[in-house]
Amino acid sequence: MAVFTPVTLDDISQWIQQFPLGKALAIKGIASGIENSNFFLTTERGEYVLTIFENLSFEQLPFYLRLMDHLATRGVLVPAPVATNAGELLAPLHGKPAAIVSKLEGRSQMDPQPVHCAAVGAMLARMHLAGLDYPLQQPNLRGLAWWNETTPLVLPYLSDDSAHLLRSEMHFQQAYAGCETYHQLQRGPVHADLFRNNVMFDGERLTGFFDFYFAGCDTWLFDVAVTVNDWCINLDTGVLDEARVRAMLDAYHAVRPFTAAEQAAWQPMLRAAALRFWLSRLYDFYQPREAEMLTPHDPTHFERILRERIATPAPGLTG
Ligand SMILES: Nc1ncnc2c1ncn2[C@@H]1O[C@H](COP(=O)(O)OP(=O)(O)OP(=O)(O)O)[C@@H](O)[C@H]1O
Ligand SMILES: N[C@@H](CCO)C(=O)O
Repeated sequence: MAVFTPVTLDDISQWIQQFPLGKALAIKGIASGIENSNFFLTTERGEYVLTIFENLSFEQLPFYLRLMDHLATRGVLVPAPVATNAGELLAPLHGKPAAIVSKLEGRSQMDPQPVHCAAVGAMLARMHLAGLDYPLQQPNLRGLAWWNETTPLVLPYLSDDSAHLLRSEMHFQQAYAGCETYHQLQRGPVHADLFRNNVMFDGERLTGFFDFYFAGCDTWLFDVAVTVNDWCINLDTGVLDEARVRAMLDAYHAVRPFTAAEQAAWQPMLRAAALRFWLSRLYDFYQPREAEMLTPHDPTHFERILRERIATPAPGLTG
């Protein structure tokens, strides 16, 4: 059960009138989300997704929704939020913030081939460029400051070996974040969670990125590293698949060439991206929050990836 706030057609027959979408004809809960209540919504104007935000507030949400709107307007394939007749991207429903966005066609590609990785790399670069003039600022809320807060909360649960790895990687990343190369990296709004389950494909055609609710301002290279660490690996071992890595990075580079600083920072950034998800998965595993995490993801997956990135240099950003 992943619809936390149930909604019926009756509930929204009045509510929908504030959107230029005609009458609501059908609504169906989506089972797979774990953060929010999501519904497929059919109206007289077409197919949409209605999201009721269970944790994010009216103050936090404009950054994400206006970013999606900004990107969609510039031709990046992301769900376009539908504004109310008063121009608002959010409207309260059952006392919680809610939004309607366009429905992407297709489905997630959970067994990606180089052709899919190339499509993701090219769209990611387009997204980064399109975000350059996005006016709102919000830090990546799962960045270094959050890692610093979270590390002491999870350390007591770890074996000596894992605790040693976590401590030493935190030292390494804290030092890296202070170095000259790091400060030369290009920055802007990033998705920060562009895993296989957050992209839609129709066959080999990418139809959109979605689930922007971990987005924030951070280095573009961090976004690339998060994406490579999920799309271009053998899921059992965490080992990078050279053909998929090359396809993704070459396609990205063709749209937005990597800089010298980014090339220098690539190996540490892959480690940072692994550390970020190791920490969040440890946190969700050992400090479960009510109803939010139904089945916590396996933290050891990202511990394995981190060890692998430390042990084996990844293919370079440019081939
Ligand atoms: N704009 C969209 N177009 C088509 N399908 C969508 C769209 N948004 C969400 N979905 C569908 O709803 C499901 C859940 O959405 P989403 O992943 O954003 O939920 P969530 O609650 O944020 O969960 P999680 O954090 O687990 O990803 C997706 O797997 C996808 O099938
Ligand atoms: N992509 C995250 C879940 C949060 O969306 C993970 O796999 O840990």
